[in-house]
Amino acid sequence: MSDRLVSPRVSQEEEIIESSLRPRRLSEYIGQERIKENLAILLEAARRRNEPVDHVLLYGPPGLGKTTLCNIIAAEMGVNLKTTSGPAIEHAGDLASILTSLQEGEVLFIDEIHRLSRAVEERLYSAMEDFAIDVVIGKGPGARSLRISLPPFTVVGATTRVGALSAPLRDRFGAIYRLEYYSVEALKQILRRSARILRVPADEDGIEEIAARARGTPRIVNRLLRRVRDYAQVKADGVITREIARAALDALEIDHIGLDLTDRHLLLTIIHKFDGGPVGLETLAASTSEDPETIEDVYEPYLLQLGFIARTPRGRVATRLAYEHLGLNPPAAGLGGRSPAAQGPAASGGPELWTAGEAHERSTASSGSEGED
Ligand SMILES: Nc1ncnc2c1ncn2[C@@H]1O[C@H](COP(=O)(O)OP(=O)(O)OP(=O)(O)O)[C@@H](O)[C@H]1O
Repeated sequence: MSDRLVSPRVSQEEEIIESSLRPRRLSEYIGQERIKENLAILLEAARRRNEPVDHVLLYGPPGLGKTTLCNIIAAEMGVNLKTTSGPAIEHAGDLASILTSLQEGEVLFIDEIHRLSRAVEERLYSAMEDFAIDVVIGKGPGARSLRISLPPFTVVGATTRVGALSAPLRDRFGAIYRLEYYSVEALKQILRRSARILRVPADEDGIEEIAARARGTPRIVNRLLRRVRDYAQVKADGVITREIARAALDALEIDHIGLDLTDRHLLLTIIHKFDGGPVGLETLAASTSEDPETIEDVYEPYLLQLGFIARTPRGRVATRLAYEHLGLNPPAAGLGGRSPAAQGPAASGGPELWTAGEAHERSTASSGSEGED
């Protein structure tokens, strides 16, 4: 059950709720201050030049607001938005039909842009650069290529894995923004707004309790709000207080910093089965019956952010903070020679260690295959 709270999958029903909670304008978008500042300038400059906005790439873990920002870009420019995704554009022909249907200035949102095939990717970046696309007409020896000009448009790409994009595609984006996890304060603001829209009575302490356990993610904060609302309605008078929020989230086995059963299972597996690590992604996935992509895209970024795991060339290691959070004793210095907690980054002979920030950079800058496993 708690899996679903963290899951990047969004059901149709949830999509409807999400869309009712989506801020429509930049001024309503909470948090991500640096992106908002830069984006406001980008939009204003395009408006003054009377041109479409430059292509924008948004990257970061799921649920942080990439789709929302893309909607805002189109709304602020007063243009239509067309939405597609990497896996949906199978052939170059699919891309050609999407691009030739765009009107001047329109925004094309490509979610999971890292999942485009190479052939489609190549067509896309030349279209982004030249606003033209070559289509092949006919087959066999009689086939000929025809260049079709396109009206200027804007591509907004979203990805959880910026490192999986080819350099030429990445280079076609004039603006590249990395979305960060939200602070508890920002999540509280999002919660107040969502509670108001959904007409859920909640006091400040209740809001704070939920925000603290939402792993820095607006999608999760909104999911928790709905689960806690159910609990408050069934077990109490419907009002979300700290006590109710605590009881509801404890029942969902989400701890006070937002870790769920899967996070704890991953950490305990590294610690108990692999002596604290390093352990490769594939091995960890097999040992926990999780999908490697889910570990890498959904669970790991937050654990890295907390500094509970580190990525090394030889795999993932659990840090002292992880042991402490789980109420375990970190191994004594030198013991086993594997725990970063025991050794620290400067220790000789142990795995090369990166700070959580560096590890995150590397995780986002790599395609995910580090030669482990
Ligand atoms: N800055 C924000 N302020 C208020 N609500 C937000 C903000 N960012 C996201 N949300 C809410 O969180 C939910 C998820 O956001 P969104 O769909 O934009 O995430 P995403 O990054 O595109 O996720 P994914 O990549 O998994 O599709 C939306 O319902 C939206 O209402």
